[in-house]
Amino acid sequence: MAGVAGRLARRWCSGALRSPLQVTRFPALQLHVCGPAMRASQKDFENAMNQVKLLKKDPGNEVKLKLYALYKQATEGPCNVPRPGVLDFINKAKWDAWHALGSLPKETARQNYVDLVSSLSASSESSGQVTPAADRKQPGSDALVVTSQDGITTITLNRPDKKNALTPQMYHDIMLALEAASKDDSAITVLTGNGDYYCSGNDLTNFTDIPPGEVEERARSGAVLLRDFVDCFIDFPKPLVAVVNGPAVGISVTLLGLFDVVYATDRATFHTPFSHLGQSPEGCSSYTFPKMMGPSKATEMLVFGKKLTAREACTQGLVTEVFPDSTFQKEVWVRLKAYSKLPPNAMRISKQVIRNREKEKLHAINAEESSILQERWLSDECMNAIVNFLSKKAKL
Ligand SMILES: CCCCCC/C=C/C(=O)SCCNC(=O)CCNC(=O)[C@H](O)C(C)(C)COP(=O)(O)OP(=O)(O)OC[C@H]1O[C@@H](n2cnc3c(N)ncnc32)[C@H](O)[C@@H]1OP(=O)(O)O
Repeated sequence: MAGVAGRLARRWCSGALRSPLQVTRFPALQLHVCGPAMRASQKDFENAMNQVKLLKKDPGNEVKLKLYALYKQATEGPCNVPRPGVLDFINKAKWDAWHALGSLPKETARQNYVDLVSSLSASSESSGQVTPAADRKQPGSDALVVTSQDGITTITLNRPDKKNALTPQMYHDIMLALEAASKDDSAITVLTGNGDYYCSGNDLTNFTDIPPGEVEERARSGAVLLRDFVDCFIDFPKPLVAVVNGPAVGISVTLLGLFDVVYATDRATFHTPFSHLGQSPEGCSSYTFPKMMGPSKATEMLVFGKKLTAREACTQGLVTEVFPDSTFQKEVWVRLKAYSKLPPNAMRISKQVIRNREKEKLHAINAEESSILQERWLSDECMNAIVNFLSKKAKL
């Protein structure tokens, strides 16, 4: 993992990243939700702001006003703007809530904000309620949200309106999030999705807007990105758990072979339509899938694009356990919280004993798959499939 930052820097120098902003805009990493006795840092505060976006329950107007007031006090200090007019009900209520905080110091407001979000997150998680994605995603929020609580760092794909399709920015951000998680004090790392999908795979619009003459270079830099991305999963040192909250497509399925545990809702499906897209397997699936399910079942999935139900995927060894959708979140998080209390070093070492002897082989397979895919991206079969997807999208 130590090389991720270096690899990112190299790619930036080589122009594969569009701008330095893509790295610096990276959202919250290492959210430490502080207990009441601790002093919240600016980072804790920013992370709490991110966590508010993932609350599963609407906290109600009173709490929202409190959050607003604490936010304003923490960022701007005491309220000294004129009170809105009597008919401006909403802004007047907000002003009242802020003004009521009087001369509360900025640091205390920041701490109170973090504590309030922490208590909301705990009660929202234990309720097990799942709110529709549209209610949870807020305008302007980032496509990846990272939180850390109860010894678990959770990386959430947060682009529910696009079924959590992965953009280049998200590949980079996931790499950075994994690198941070590998060093933080959490015991377990989780990847999950917000909304009704786990992930619809590579964002197919990544293939658009390529200026003439740059197609080959884009395929080359795409293959470098893919290779680096998958390498991070191969090298990840702690128990890595996929909480598959809905259907999974493409690279989000193939990567599951590199996770240590995969929990899925019974609503999830697993689909790798590579041939349909004129593409070929990645994420080391050309090795992990036949090893897991035998070459014939792997061929049905990876070559013929057979879509598996969660139960079928469990029978094939791709999924560890399937849960009823109605209790999925609750059951999985209770279980993960219990596991996260186990001695972290023992878990880390045991994972490495299980995984390390295959690492070199997996890196070689990843390199080979990435370079084959680089060629595939330039093929007519692939171009036609992308045009097909985009024309359906454009209702052509
Ligand atoms: C560094 C590069 C690494 C590349 C690695 C190689 C990776 C390969 C793969 O991952 S291959 C798999 C690619 N994914 C797909 O082929 C899935 C394409 N999407 C779909 O088939 C469908 O959208 C669906 C089955 C996922 C969901 O169908 P439905 O429930 O009917 O919803 P919509 O189609 O209306 O989707 C809503 C909205 O999301 C957009 N969207 C969904 N998936 C993708 C995607 N993969 N790429 C781009 N956009 C996607 C969809 O277009 C809709 O957008 P709109 O509302 O029309 O703007």
